[in-house]
Amino acid sequence: MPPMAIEPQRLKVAPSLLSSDFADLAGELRRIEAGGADWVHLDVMDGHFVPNLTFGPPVVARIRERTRLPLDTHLMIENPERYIGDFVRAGSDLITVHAEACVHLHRVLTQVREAGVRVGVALNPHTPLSLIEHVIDLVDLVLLMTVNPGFGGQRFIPQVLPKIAAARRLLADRGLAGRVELEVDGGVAPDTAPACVAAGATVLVAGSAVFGQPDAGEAIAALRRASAG
Ligand SMILES: O=C(CO)[C@H](O)[C@H](O)COP(=O)(O)O
Ligand SMILES: [Fe+2]
Repeated sequence: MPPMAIEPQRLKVAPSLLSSDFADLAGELRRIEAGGADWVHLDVMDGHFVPNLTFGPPVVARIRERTRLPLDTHLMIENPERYIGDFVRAGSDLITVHAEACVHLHRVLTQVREAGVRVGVALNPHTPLSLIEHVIDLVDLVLLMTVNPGFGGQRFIPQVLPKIAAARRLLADRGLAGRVELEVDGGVAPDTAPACVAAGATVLVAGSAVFGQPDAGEAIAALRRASAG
């Protein structure tokens, strides 16, 4: 498979499988693929970094067999360096680690890149952007959480909007705007997406706003329509 394209000029929608029917992942993947999803967002939780458990590399490997969409893997786990190789072998195209979960963040980001996949860094809603100021040139994607991570279907936290705008300015100041995606994750729906995009987001993760709707294609289109205005 060719390396995942990073195109911050084009708005992308990444449905999160967290809100899908886990007993019918193949069907859910067909639903979002036919519906025009750009990436598939995979939420990996360990019950330590976040108070919930989801799935690991064996499930990612089965998902890889069922879709050609890029796999955007969001690791909400402590000590992610232990599992990078497993997620790369499972077929992840992009691996995002939380800055809060890495004592040696520079080392982990470098490890992901050297493993041959795209690399992202995530921040919880309260974490200042300054935490990643000195590593931002190492990444392909910055993920700003717009809910406290751990669960789907939570309410969007609007206090993150100025941080999205600040991240956009930081990327521009560093000359990175053309090659680093700015992803928002949590509570993203047609009523909240426009403010995220206006602030500078280029990737919208949406779980319940896509899988909670009968027509996933229409739900994805609604996110794009709302954000285009
Ligand atoms: O990382 C996540 C939670 O920790 C999920 O990606 C996110 O919550 C998506 O679900 P929803 O769109 O329903 O909020
Ligand atoms: Fe996520």
